[in-house]
Amino acid sequence: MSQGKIVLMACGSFSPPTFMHLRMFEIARDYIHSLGIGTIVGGIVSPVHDAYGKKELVAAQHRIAMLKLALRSSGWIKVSEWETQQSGWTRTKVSMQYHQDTINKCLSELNSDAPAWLPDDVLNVNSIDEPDDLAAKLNGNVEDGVTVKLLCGADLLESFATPGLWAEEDIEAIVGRHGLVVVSRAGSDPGKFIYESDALYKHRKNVLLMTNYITNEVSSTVIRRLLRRGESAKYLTDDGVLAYIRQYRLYGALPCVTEAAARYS
Ligand SMILES: Nc1ncnc2c1ncn2[C@@H]1O[C@H](COP(=O)(O)OP(=O)(O)OP(=O)(O)O)[C@@H](O)[C@H]1O
Ligand SMILES: NC(=O)c1ccc[n+]([C@@H]2O[C@H](COP(=O)(O)O)[C@@H](O)[C@H]2O)c1
Ligand SMILES: [Zn+2]
Repeated sequence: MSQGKIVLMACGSFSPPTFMHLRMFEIARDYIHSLGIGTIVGGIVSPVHDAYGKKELVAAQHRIAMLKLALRSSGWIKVSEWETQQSGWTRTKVSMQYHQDTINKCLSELNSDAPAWLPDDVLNVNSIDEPDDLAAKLNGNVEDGVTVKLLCGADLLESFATPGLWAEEDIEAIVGRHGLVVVSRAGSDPGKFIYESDALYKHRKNVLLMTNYITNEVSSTVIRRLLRRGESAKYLTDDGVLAYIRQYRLYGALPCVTEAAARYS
């Protein structure tokens, strides 16, 4: 994996966000810094458009609001609303390229407006390079700018093999041009998966596999199930997210836990 300035981008439904979605970023940043193979200058969570149509995908406005609540305490991870603002679903490759191009444009044109999703430290990379020098280097050459890498769990990586889901050229661009940072997940064997895929094996230097030693199998599915049954989902996600879910009665949650529990008694 190349040295340089990296922004980690996680795509997905985040319906609702869990602590593990955010832990992925911390695990990846520590791992990359400890190996000395790059500098993480920011993280972006990019929730998918409503048109993705996955089961129990609540409206983007809610998923964005919940992500913002969950990320209140993060100094380096931001939510990008860009995908949700497009006219339909956006391929991940296109979204990664958009975010990378926008970041590098902001860096090379020092007066350009920074989008709200730009993590604060991204612009501080100028303190690493002389601004004029950086602007010259970035002129049409993203290699010298920030690289946006896809941060995902092993199940998302394994979805590359689902027939018709990902175009071959998209996998080639995501892995070849950007790079993947993959967090292990129970029931998956990402090393074997990479070995068995010609496209991934070819670019295996650009795929960083991380073992999550502090295993945490929380998922959005688990939280939705607990809420539907009127059980507690506390300590699996941010309290603000749970309060928001109850306020808007998302996922079949009722404002009060005991009221909802009566349904299953
Ligand atoms: N426990 C986990 N360990 C590792 N990666 C995870 C974990 N939970 C989610 N992810 C990763 O987070 C990203 C967003 O996934 P997604 O929105 O589907 O979350 P999810 O918790 O898997 O939700 P759902 O249960 O609805 O599928 C994906 O890259 C997924 O692999
Ligand atoms: N061809 C593609 O670019 C492609 C295909 C399938 C899923 N995805 C993305 O992967 C993510 C998957 O999210 P879920 O794991 O919640 O289904 C979404 O952000 C979606 O846009 C991209
Ligand atoms: Zn999932």
